[in-house]
Amino acid sequence: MTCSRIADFRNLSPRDRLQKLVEIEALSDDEATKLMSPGVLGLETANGMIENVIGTFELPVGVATNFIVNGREVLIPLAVEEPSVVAAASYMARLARDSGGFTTSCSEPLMRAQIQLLDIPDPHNARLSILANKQEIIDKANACDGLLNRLGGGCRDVEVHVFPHTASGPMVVAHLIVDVRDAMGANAVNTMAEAVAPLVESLSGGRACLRILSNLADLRLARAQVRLSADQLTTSRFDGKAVIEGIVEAYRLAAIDPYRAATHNKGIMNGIDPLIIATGNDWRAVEAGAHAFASRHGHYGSLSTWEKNTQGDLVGTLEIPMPVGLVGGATRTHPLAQLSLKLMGVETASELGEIAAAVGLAQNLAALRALSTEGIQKGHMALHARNIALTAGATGGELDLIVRRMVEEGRVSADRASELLRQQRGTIS
Ligand SMILES: CC(C)(COP(=O)([O-])OP(=O)([O-])OC[C@H]1O[C@@H](n2cnc3c(N)ncnc32)[C@H](O)[C@@H]1OP(=O)([O-])[O-])[C@@H](O)C(=O)NCCC(=O)NCCSC(=O)C[C@@](C)(O)CC(=O)[O-]
Ligand SMILES: NC(=O)C1=CN([C@@H]2O[C@H](COP(=O)(O)OP(=O)(O)OC[C@H]3O[C@@H](n4cnc5c(N)ncnc54)[C@H](OP(=O)(O)O)[C@@H]3O)[C@@H](O)[C@H]2O)C=CC1
Repeated sequence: MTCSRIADFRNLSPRDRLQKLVEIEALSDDEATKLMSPGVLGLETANGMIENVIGTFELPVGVATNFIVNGREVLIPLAVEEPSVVAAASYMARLARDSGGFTTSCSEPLMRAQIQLLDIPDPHNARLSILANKQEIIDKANACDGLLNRLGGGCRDVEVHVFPHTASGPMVVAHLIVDVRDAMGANAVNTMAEAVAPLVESLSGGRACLRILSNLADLRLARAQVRLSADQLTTSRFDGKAVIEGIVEAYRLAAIDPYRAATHNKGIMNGIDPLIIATGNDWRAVEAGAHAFASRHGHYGSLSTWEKNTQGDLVGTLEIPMPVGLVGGATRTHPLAQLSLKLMGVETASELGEIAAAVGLAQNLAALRALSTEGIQKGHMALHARNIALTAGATGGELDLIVRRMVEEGRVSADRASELLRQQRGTIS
């Protein structure tokens, strides 16, 4: 098992980092070469993926180190434009190692498809007529996708939701509950919904309109837990017990205030989206599901929880819809997507979803720790300074110099970077 704690990884050049990954057998030589090549997606593949292609758009891929998930060492590829995300996840994973890392689990990979039915004067009666014929609907849905059935998936159940009073009259919405195995499943369930709609329509006595999956994937949940003692959170500047209090207080605001919850959950998605992107998955679907799930109690709240247990340790949990796949969509077309899976040693979509939940929880912890102690700007802006110096036009040795000066002065801004660059180039005294 490759150890995810790699000494001095942060200080290596990108090439040397790849070399290190080859040395520890996390990647092969060929895979490292592929990662190093710009434009690896290629225009021809890109042109097959979407419409009216004129180019490709690259993002940096970093590796979050130090993760242990369910006792397994994992290196996590993150494709993201925002500085400090990879560092923050790696930092919290490093702290969590001493208490065993992250524990994860998940529900079955069940997705929902909805069939909207209108023009029904007796919606409650229609509901029972649909439910009475559940098996016929399930059989018809399963006739659509033989492969999914052979893989152990397929339509499992039918639910019917009634909205007696809408501006368009009573509405009945039939849900197909489908086990999509290792696919994200949107196309698979949409095909089923369209196939069974005429049957459901006739059973209800109404008219079918929409036939589409729901992105509120509340039956397909990934879960992560972590526990850290006060000692693990103690630094030369901060007492761990106070850090725990601060993190719990910060969480409590996110639990009750949607203005804070939106930012708190954005911090969670800072970890999750980059992994979703690095594996070629549909990040809009994951985002939509996450935020809808955060509103399930009638108000928008925190996706995670942070509590203190009887030993005084900090315990964090995250439960989040995770509609991700290893097949379908771009997961097999993008050459780097398969590489990401290889790096993590992931073999099922559920495993990928669980790792995503662990990174989301780590990222959330990093932000709450920073916010409730020194503030976010110190760590984040120190790393963002590089971006700012690049934008100002610094290159080569200028870059390190200007970053160092801005961080030392505590003045990280575009103006200051330009001023330092002019000074450096001798264009002002
Ligand atoms: C940024 C740190 C980690 C610095 O924190 P630090 O204390 O200066 O770090 P350190 O130099 O002591 O290093 C500690 C560990 O962090 C990692 N690390 C540290 N630096 C690097 C680096 N350059 N490259 C790679 N890894 C790095 C690395 O694992 C390292 O251990 P080591 O391996 O060296 O033994 C810390 O301040 C932090 O976690 N801050 C939070 C950053 C954050 O949350 N960023 C997200 C963007 S802000 C946002 O969008 C969300 C937000 C905040 O609004 C959400 C919310 O409000 O809830
Ligand atoms: N609202 C949304 O979120 C929407 C999203 N989408 C898009 O849909 C795409 C994902 O749909 P998805 O259905 O996953 O993609 P695909 O239809 O491409 O892949 C799923 C199919 O792959 C086959 N398959 C092969 N191996 C497996 C396996 N191990 N587990 C499960 N299925 C397997 C199955 O059968 P078979 O080969 O017989 O098909 C299955 O139906 C994404 O690109 C997403 O962006 C589309 C519409 C709406």
